[in-house]
Amino acid sequence: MPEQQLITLDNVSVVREGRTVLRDLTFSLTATKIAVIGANGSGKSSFARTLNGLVPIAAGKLRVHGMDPNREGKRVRQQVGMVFSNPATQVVMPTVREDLAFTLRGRKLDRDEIATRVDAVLARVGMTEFADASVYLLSGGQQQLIALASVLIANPSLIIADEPTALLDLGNANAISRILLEETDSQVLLVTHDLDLAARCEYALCFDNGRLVSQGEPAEVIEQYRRSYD
Ligand SMILES: Nc1ncnc2c1ncn2[C@@H]1O[C@H](COP(=O)(O)OP(=O)(O)OP(=O)(O)O)[C@@H](O)[C@H]1O
Repeated sequence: MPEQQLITLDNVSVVREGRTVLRDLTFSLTATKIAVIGANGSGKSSFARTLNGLVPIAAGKLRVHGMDPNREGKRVRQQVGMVFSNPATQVVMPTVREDLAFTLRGRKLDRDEIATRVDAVLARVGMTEFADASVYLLSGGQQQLIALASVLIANPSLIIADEPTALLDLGNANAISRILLEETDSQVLLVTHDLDLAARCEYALCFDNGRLVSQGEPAEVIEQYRRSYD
């Protein structure tokens, strides 16, 4: 397995505000499209944020595509893109074009190359006509598409999407899930309560109270999760 799509955890625990929110996680992920499901407060978002170094691990060993998120936060954030359900937190610059170009800062690309990549990613998410619009005047769904575009433009090896379709209408939700699950070569880790969406992944993880309680074929993991509520 190439290191590029390998995530390994060895006895990983995560503590937030003095509380252990993830405990003794030991597993490896190699699938390209991974769903993370489980009850509210079970640790899904904490897990997602741990993978890109936003939340540090308290114990154990974590490697994401060969990197240690605790120590190499900057490098990890260049390789690992995050999409959250609230896109407003991700918008930095006034116009769509500027916001997307900002993502490529520090990559030693000339202006033409940046403009070409911005145009290409806008076409990919169906937002070409909004290139010069103010990001703040877009609808929530349109902002979400731009947030996804700002991740895609950086060509990350891993995309972590935490409820990326939660606020979206059916058309935009379908567009975002199609891009994430069918149209990108990046490894994708999708945190979701949408079990139909989870079923479309190759692999699933289910958390309960900070522990991994099942992993494997999404259909089986989802069935076990449903049964836990019977
Ligand atoms: N910023 C934070 N600081 C401290 N504790 C936090 C923080 N965010 C979450 N927690 C705690 O971590 C635990 C796991 O929360 P987390 O958000 O990871 O769960 P989740 O499975 O993503 O939940 P949900 O489905 O409700 O989004 C919860 O007990 C929560 O109170």
